[in-house]
Amino acid sequence: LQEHASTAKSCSWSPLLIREHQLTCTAPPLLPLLEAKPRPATLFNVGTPELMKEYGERYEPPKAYDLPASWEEPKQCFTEFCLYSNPDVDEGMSLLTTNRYAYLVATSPVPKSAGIESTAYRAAEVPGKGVGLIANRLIRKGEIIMQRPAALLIQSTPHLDLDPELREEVYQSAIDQLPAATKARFMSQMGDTVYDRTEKNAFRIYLDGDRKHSTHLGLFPEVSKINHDCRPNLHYRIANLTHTTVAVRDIPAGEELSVSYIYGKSSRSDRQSQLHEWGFNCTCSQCTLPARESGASDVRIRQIQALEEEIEALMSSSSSSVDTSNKGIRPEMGGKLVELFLAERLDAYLAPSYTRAALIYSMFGHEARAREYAGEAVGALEREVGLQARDIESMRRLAENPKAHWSWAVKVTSRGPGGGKNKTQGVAK
Ligand SMILES: C[S@@+](CC[C@H](N)C(=O)[O-])C[C@H]1O[C@@H](n2cnc3c(N)ncnc32)[C@H](O)[C@@H]1O
Repeated sequence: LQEHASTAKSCSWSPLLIREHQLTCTAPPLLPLLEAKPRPATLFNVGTPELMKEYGERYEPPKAYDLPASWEEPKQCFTEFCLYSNPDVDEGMSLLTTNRYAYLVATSPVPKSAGIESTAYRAAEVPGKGVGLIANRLIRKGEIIMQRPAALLIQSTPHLDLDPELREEVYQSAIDQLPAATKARFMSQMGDTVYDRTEKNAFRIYLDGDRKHSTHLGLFPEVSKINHDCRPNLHYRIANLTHTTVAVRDIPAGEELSVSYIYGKSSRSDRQSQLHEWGFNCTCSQCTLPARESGASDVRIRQIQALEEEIEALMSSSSSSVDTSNKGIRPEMGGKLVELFLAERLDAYLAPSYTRAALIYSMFGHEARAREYAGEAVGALEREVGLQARDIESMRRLAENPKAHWSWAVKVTSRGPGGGKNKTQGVAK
């Protein structure tokens, strides 16, 4: 169970919870629409054998999991959902979920709040966006702005199904269990009611792999002050029920901190229509570009998409066997991809491009470029995935000694930069 929690997937802000099929985010493949199948009108009956069968999920009869003693006994229950709370988990945590998921959360390691000093940024009104966070000092690329555990987790079924009046009451009880300062932060989020605040500010989290029933809304009230920009200066990730924001470029004092609520690698009209789902017209730096620049940006986005597809197709068609021909991959493809990402200011999503570029240059025996891009890949992976990123070690080794890396010169031919070495080395696994 703990493993599931630590690998829990996450998506962007929650309003799209009910429209999952339209979501594009940095998380792995999306689930089909939660509401695609008709639901009985009765509340709180998800979890019955019949409904789980309809969802194609295994029914597990309710089981009593004893939560650690630090967790208070559930205050209110509605069929299988109860309100659990623990004021001592970091700055307090409340859950509206099943006994099983409450146990999963209560027994998972949750990192403590961390990040740069809170005086490094301030909350202020930003024209057209409500409140936002503004840098008070130069924030360096790679600095962790905030690492915050969830203050509130709500299983998606009661969120979607509960009668509005009862739901407001239940949510109010959930935040009443939180310490006063955390409750005040929750209430300072954008929204008119407690439900509305949840709807406008939550992140979607899967506590148990891709199981639909495991979808929860995670509330991180401090993080919720960060507005959206299609070309954000922060990257965010959620792991171990904790939200982490990292600077992806140097941010001068006075600049607004931003994350992207969507995956920004799409055309302006696509981005705008995705953001309409959140109920606002995006007024970010990229969406307000003059038509000419915006058109040029859309062209670059199409070039990126085409190049990524081409590289992917060529790599997968030639990676399975010993390959001494170029099969269409050209060394400059990797560099071009990175160049386009940088021109588009997509600094929050550089890791895959740097990694691809480093590998391609290494495959063609370009030592200096392989080192350079692998070094950049290490930094980008740390920022975007964290120190536990799977590819970091491989990129580190490539940056240190390309010639000892499995990818080295596997594509050098008699005509290639190996100068007639006619390399026939295979791809080591
Ligand atoms: C998670 S909240 C961000 C903090 C919010 N501005 C506040 O005052 O608490 C998301 C809301 O902020 C506003 N917002 C965020 N980014 C925006 C943008 N790029 N353009 C316009 N409005 C934005 C929208 O109203 C959106 O629903």
